[in-house]
Amino acid sequence: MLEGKIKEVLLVASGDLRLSANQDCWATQDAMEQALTAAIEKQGWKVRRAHLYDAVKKHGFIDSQKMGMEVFRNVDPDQPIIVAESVWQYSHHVLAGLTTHRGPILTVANWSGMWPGLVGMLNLNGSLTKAGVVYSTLWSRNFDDAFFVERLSEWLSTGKIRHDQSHVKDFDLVKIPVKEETAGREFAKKLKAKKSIMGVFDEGCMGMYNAIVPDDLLHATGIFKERLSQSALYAAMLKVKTEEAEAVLNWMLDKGMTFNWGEDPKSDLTREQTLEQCKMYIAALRIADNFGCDTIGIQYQQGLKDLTVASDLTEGLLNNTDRPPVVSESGDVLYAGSALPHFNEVDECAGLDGLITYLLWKELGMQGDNTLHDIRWGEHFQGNGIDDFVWVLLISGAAPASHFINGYKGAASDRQPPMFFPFGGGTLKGVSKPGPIVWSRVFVMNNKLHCDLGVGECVLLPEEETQRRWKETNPQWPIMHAVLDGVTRDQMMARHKANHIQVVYASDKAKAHEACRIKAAALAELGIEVHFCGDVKFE
Ligand SMILES: C[C@H](O)[C@@H](O)[C@@H](O)C(=O)CO
Repeated sequence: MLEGKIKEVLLVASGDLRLSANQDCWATQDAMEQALTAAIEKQGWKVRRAHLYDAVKKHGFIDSQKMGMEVFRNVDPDQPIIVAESVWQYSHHVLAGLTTHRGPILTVANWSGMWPGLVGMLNLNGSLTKAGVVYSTLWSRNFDDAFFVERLSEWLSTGKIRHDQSHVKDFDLVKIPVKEETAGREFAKKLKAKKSIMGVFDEGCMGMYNAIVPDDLLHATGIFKERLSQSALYAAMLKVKTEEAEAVLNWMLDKGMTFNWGEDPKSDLTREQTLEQCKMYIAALRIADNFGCDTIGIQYQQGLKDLTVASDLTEGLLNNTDRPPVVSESGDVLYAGSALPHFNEVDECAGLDGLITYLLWKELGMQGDNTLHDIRWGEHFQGNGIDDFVWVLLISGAAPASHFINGYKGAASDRQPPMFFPFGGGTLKGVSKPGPIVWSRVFVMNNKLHCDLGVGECVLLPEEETQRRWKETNPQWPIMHAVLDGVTRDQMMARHKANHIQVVYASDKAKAHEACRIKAAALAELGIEVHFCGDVKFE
């Protein structure tokens, strides 16, 4: 691709904003970069890091937007560049530089569950897609497999990589039963006419540019943002009485949920931290009710993590139809008999999807408790009647207890890792129950809303395999063992435009296909460009 120029690729690594996370994850990143560099050198190219290891900070990541801009000011904008990721990273650290980079861009992640590097790369891919930046993407376990080596060579010689995307079919080109199309469109027309409010507690989490839906695109779906503040949430928590928090905690204990409490608040979850989370749950519902919100999202990290406990327990409870009752200051039960769909990490694409899914499932006679997960990692699994690629869908704190084997009885709250959350707070974790699912992802591309939709199966893995997968990732976080029907690992990685994926259960497989088709029609009616992915039956 660079006839007549030196065969040299620049390498940058975007990191977290949190020093503790960057330091803890540096060794893995360093090892990944060495393996990647060896693979590139084998093809006759040199690799040069565009920024160096910082001996004072003890890591070699770009750890702010400011630093990212400085790094990009000093690179040749026409040189090929690789963003190498093996950790969770903040996309805005490198987004500015990449938007004006003219040379070929390649994002690469290591196929490992250890740190959320694949998640970080998928977030960057979604952000670049939304920003209209052309890029290619690749992943590998050891950077020596044929899939990786061939595509790396394609990128080095042509500046792009073409992946197999034959699993994607546009909804516009497909015919579904008229009755279902009408059902979906009628549901959407009613929703759009009624209008809904999306409460956003501090927009934009951890540089996730892809997760912010431009207001005009959202308005076209009938949903309008109410911009709220995490400071107001904290202030409202201070007004909640301890007896009220105790009642929420006792409700969970009566349901049989486990709290893994310890003594040292620096490293253990304590009862006090859980009570603070219960106060946050009550405060969130009260604020949502005051503003008439139909769904809310708490940013949950920057700002909040420096002040109080993590919001995970709150989030998981909100997403569950069966949850502890909360009354307003005047004594009315809030959102009685219903979840208040919550979008983790204020991912507004997930918020839009989560609200529509919850309401549509209700209309279809199914329970619509849903959540996003990170696409964290995965491996082929053989045994227990399974011979498939099984994804590790894992989110950094909470999923609704109705998703877990044994519901609240199967749910536990573990302390969030101190490197991410210094003030602690517990998660709401469990192993998702086996059953048919519908998965989806709303994303922004070419300044339009799009949605990928598919069906799949949450499978039951042997206990030791679940434990192994948890050990390889984050055992504190809720896990779903998912098979995505008709979508290979590599098709998914090449296509998916976000770190998150939305999942909801269906009562049986036929109903999953039907609901997926109806949801597609509903989204299309809202002006969203829908794409079926994998084996979705059209009738
Ligand atoms: C705690 C971590 O920073 C997580 O927030 C991160 O891994 C994600 O879940 C990103 O979606």
